[in-house]
Amino acid sequence: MIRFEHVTKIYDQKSRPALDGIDIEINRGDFAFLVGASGSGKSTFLRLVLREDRATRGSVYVAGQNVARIPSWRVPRLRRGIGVVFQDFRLLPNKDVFGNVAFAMQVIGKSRAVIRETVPEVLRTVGLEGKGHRLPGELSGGEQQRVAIARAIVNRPGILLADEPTGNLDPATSVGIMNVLDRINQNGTTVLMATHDDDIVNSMRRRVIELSAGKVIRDEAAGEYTTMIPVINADGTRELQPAARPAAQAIAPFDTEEDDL
Ligand SMILES: Nc1ncnc2c1ncn2[C@@H]1O[C@H](COP(=O)(O)OP(=O)(O)OP(=O)(O)O)[C@@H](O)[C@H]1O
Repeated sequence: MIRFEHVTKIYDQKSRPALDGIDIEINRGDFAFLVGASGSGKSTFLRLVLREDRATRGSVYVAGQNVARIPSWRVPRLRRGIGVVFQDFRLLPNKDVFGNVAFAMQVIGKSRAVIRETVPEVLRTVGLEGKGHRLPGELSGGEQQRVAIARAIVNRPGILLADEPTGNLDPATSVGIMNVLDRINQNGTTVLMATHDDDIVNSMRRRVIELSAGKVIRDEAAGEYTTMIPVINADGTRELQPAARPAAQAIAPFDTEEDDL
């Protein structure tokens, strides 16, 4: 579904490549986490999939197409097949929940009848049944992210990219969001989620692709992720150690839902 062949991305000749010789294949129906420290290249990876940027060397294939070869006028069609969710939700503040989701259908010319039928279905999928008339400002962060997910999947994309979707949410709310993403994946959508959240990754036990300084340093089928923090030793040397995790931050197992969906 997504294939990177020897992909290098250089923004600035004076700095190291943002991505450096990446070879990776994500199959249809996969659920994969893209992890790594800040600056390791996760957002760049997602931008190349969307063709918001082009690889300096190598090729990016999405659903079998080499994205560099897609003419500009066809890029919107590529993007229509890819739903995207961000950390900061990016909802239209003056439109209600229904309007935010409907908007994604209106811009591609769907009829009012189809919109009226589809939006409530998708709101049900993300656990927002009955909240269609609320404005984003009247929703919790977790609910706003559910609206953003509904908007991302309403046109039934084959791929869902999520860039730190739980970054602004507390652990319990994040579990609810992960349940929604998991369900979307079970319905056949390929999900690629960039995250720093080791609790989430370790609870899900899905594929983990770890980037470090633009290179893939790990690719495991049911992986874990341990974020490292710099520690200054008594002799002044600095080293990376796994972050200690206070018990209070542990999150509930995934079968306990934030609320009933
Ligand atoms: N538009 C740009 N111009 C120049 N350099 C950039 C640009 N975007 C990213 N970079 C550089 O590329 C490298 C990878 O950045 P990227 O944003 O992909 O990392 P990331 O893993 O998504 O980080 P974060 O977790 O902080 O979002 C970094 O060194 C960054 O400074």
